[in-house]
Amino acid sequence: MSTIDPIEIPQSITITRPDDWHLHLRDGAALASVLPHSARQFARAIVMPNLKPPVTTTAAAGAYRDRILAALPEGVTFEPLMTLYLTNNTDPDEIRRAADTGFIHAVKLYPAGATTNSDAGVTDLRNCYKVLETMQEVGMPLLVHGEVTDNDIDLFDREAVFIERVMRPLRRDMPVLKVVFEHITTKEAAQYVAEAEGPIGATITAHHLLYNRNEIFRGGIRPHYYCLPVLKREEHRLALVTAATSGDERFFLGTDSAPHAVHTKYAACGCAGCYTALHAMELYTEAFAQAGALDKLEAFASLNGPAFYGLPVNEGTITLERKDWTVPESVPFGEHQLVPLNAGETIHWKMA
Ligand SMILES: NC(=O)N[C@@H](CC(=O)O)C(=O)O
Ligand SMILES: [Zn+2]
Ligand SMILES: [Zn+2]
Repeated sequence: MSTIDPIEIPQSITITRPDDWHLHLRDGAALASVLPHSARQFARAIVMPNLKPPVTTTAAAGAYRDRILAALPEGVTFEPLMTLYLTNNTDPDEIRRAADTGFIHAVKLYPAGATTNSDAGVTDLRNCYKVLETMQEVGMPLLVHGEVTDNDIDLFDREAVFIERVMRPLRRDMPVLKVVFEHITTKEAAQYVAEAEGPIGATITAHHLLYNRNEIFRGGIRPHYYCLPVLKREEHRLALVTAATSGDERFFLGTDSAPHAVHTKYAACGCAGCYTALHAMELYTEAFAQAGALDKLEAFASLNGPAFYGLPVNEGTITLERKDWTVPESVPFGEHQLVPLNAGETIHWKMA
C-alpha cells in the first residue's frame, strides 16, 4: 500500500489511546466475537443503535450497555458510549431521561431505508423538531447518516444531495444543535463540515481514506468493499485525506466497522458494511503514513473526538510499529464467520 520513500517514515509511532466515534457492535454471540477487537485498540466507542429491534429507549440502551460490559474479556477495560435510535415517534422526555443517565452520549438519525436496519428510521425530519429542540437544549448531539433515499437520486450523489436538502435546513433551524456528519465520503461533505458555522463534526472511516470505488470492482465484484455510503471517486478520497490530516478539530476517527456474517455478504442481495475493527488503527496509520501526516494522527484519533463530545482525553498510549503481517481470511462471528476488510492481504503497521 505504501507509496512514500521508506526512510521518511518512522519505524514506530506512539499516540494517546484513541477512541472509535462510530462503531457497530451487534449483539449476543456476535457481540462477544467482535468486541475484543475494538477494545484492544480503543478505550471508548460510540455504539450504534441499529439493532433489531433498534435501541430507541433509555432502558434499552442501558440493557444493551450491560450486555456489552458483560461480553468484555476478563481484565479488559472499554467504555461503551451509548446512543439512541431516533424515530418519528421519539418522545422529548426520552431525550431528557437519556441525558440524565450520563451513559447515553448521542441520538442517531437514520433516514428510513438509507442503510442496514434503518426501516424504523425517520421518514421526515420535520416529525422530530420537538425532539431536536430538546436535544439542542440539553446539549445532546445528533449523529447523522447523511444520505437521501430517493430512488431518482443516484447512489453516488446521495450524500451531496443530503447536504442541500436536509443538513443545511436542519442546521439553519437548529443552530445550536451539535451535529456529527457520520462517515463522510465526499469532497462536498468535507468542505461543508470545514466551512459550516456552529457546532459540527464529522467522522471518517479508514476504508474511505484508503480506497476509491474501483476497489469494489477490482478483478470482479468484491462484496467486502461494499458499504454505505458507498466508496466514491478518487477525488473524494483525496479530499477526505486532506480533511483528516488537516489538524482541523472537526474531523475525527469513526471506523463504522460493520460486521456481517460471510453468507450475508456473499448473497444475491448482500449486506452493506466493511469489517475493520480487527485492524482499524493499523489501517488509519497506513492512510496517514501514505499522506506523510503521521504527526496528525493523534489529533484525529485521540484528541478531536473527546473535545467535540466534552469528554476527557484517555490516559495511556498505544504504539504502532512498521511491521508486515497478514490479515486473516476470516474470524469467528458468533456461530458464523466474518471476512475482515483486506482478508489475506499484507498490512504494513502492527499494534505493539
Ligand atoms: N456502513 C454500513 O455499510 N453498514 C452499517 C450501517 C451504517 O453505518 O450505515 C451496518 O450497520 O451494517
Ligand atoms: Zn450509516
Ligand atoms: Zn455505521
